[in-house]
Amino acid sequence: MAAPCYLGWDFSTQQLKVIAIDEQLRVIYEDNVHFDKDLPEFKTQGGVYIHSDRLTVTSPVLMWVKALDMILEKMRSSGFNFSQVKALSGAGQQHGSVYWKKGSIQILKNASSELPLHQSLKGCFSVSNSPIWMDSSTASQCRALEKAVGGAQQLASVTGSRAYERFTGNQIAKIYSQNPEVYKQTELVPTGAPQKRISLVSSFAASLFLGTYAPIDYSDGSGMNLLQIWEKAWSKSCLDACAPGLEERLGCPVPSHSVLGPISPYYSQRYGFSPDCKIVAFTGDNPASLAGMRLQEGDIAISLGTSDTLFLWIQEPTPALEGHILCNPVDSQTYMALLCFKNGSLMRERIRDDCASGSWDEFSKALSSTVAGNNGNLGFYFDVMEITPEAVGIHRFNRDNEKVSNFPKEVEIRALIEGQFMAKRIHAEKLGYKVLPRTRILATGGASHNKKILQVLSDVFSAPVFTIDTANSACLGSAYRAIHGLVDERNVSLADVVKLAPEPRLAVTPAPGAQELYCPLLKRYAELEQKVIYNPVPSCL
Ligand SMILES: O=C(CO)[C@@H](O)[C@H](O)CF
Repeated sequence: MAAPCYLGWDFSTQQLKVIAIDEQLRVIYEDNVHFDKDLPEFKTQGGVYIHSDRLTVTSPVLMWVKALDMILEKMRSSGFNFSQVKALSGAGQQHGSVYWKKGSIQILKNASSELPLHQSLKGCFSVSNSPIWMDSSTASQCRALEKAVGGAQQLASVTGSRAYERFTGNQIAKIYSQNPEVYKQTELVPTGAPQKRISLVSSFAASLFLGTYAPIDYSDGSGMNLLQIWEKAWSKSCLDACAPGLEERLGCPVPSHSVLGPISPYYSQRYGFSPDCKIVAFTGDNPASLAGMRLQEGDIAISLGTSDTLFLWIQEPTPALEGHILCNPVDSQTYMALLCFKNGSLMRERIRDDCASGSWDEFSKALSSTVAGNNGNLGFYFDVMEITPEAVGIHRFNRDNEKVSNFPKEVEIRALIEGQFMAKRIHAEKLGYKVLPRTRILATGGASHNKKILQVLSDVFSAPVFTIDTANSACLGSAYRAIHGLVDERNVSLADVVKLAPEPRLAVTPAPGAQELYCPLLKRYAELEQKVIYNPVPSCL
């Protein structure tokens, strides 16, 4: 009898990842499909299409479906025994939205196990290129939403965030205003169950496994500017401000640990999954990472991925005009605070290519060859419109705060990394977070494998940095949540579920004198940031 196991999925920006863990929480399988490399027919860059306006950013939804077909085939060819999977859950990049066309629910339910899923679903999406979190094209919808509900702070107080361009409500409002016929392709069938559904990437992915529309969970739903995070119900005023008939298209939100039902027969017939395999609600990648990193009160988690995100577990949040408060995915009585920095790994890769001949070893050598503090040189690196703060472009300043047009290559590399981490500390402290003597920084994501980068992180925060075994914390957290979903009805907390999991490992500690060195630099960085913030000249001038 094969030992039971649990799967965790992550439908992220650049790739689809999967992890399998056994009952002792040991990782027994990991795999991924990289969109650009493994699905070149979609011609994405970094998994996305950046449109000519430099603000609109989308991803082809069928690429995500085909990636699932591909990874399941890879698992099957490697001899993975699907019948041992007791439950699965997953994560998706936050804020992205998927628009199911009228009649899709039947096609999803009755997909033939003789065909890969992407062939059956190819006509199911009324929007073939889904808007995703990197999009910044909905500024007018954001202003309209804030106006409709009483202002930015009021919206933040209700939904956890002021209006953000990438947030799903504003994206839906844009589709409704620009393509009303696409939006209105819904008609209520006599049963009242709407034919059309708008999913998040997370609930879309859950739907693929469930064989019917999966609900949005409270935690990822907190990233839409539509959910009342205190009552955990849609805000009628927000829904109405975005598009008509939105509530029946979204369905009812559910607690993140909900067991949604058994896996669709498609997977039992095609891959040999047990018909008893349970699907636990999917959530956003960052909430799933919080679960995967087993965050505790007082820790700061930093996910160094396509976007860099900083998040922490918080009991009594105070939503503000910066950052986000989300329902906590592992404890629906508490919350998580999140700061997103859009210019993350793609920015680091671009500087690596320009200044280190595309080599991480050369990049790391440059960090080692330059002094902490970079002799007072500071940089702001935003190839795409940044979220935190709202700024774009590359801005370099020398020790006398004079703008300079370039740095030597190794100085550029250090200025990038120090700048990225100083921004994180400054904005975390603005959210009210205090770096205390017991503060632990838990790092995950691709760059968390690079100790030279982690050393800068530790020095800037003047705190020890820990890492977990795998950089795929969203996958791992999803596998943990699959177990949690099964035992939750017995009131077992996630902490109890994962107590066997390997503890985060100490990776680096701050260099002596780091606090004294970076305090004045952090002050300068905050002041210079005010100079680079995006102040569009009013078009009337
Ligand atoms: O927008 C973000 C969080 O608000 C990003 O971290 C996405 O979740 C990355 F997929």
